Amino acid sequence: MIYCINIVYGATIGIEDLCIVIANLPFSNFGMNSPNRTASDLMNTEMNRELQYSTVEMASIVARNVPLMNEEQRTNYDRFMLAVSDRQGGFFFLDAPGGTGKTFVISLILAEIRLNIASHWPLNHRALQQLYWMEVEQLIQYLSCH
Ligand SMILES: Nc1ncnc2c1ncn2[C@@H]1O[C@H](COP(=O)(O)OP(=O)(O)OP(=O)(O)O)[C@@H](O)[C@H]1O
Repeated sequence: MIYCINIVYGATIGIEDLCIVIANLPFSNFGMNSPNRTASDLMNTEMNRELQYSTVEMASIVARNVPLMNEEQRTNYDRFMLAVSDRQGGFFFLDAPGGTGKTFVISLILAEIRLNIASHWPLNHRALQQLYWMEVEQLIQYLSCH
């Protein structure tokens, strides 16, 4: 019987993890009972999800594409990276005509930040916030362009 309960518990956690990946929210936000686990366990799931990228790939994206940036892209990229490295924070809105390289620059910034985070493992909370911040920025850009 204990064996069965463990299977159900494990399956529920697995399904809730999928739910978090898809909707970024636990079961409780959809009127279902969340499996009994602590907030820090949930946070670990989030962290693991954010770490599902290859640092080798990130390094090669940065090495290959940073030298390709034009002057304007480079200026914005440097300004953004300075705000991150100096921990100034702030809001950045990248607004330019279609096809001028907004996604190109944002993807590079994200790759660079992910690389920095990987080099500072174990992951600290601040680094994770920066990563979420980037995801929000990408979302804003996506919403403003589609
Ligand atoms: N400096 C660059 N060097 C080489 N390729 C670039 C550069 N900037 C942009 N590109 C390429 O130009 C194309 C268009 O760029 P991108 O998709 O980033 O533009 P965008 O502004 O996000 O476009 P949209 O607003 O339509 O989504 C992409 O193939 C991208 O890889």
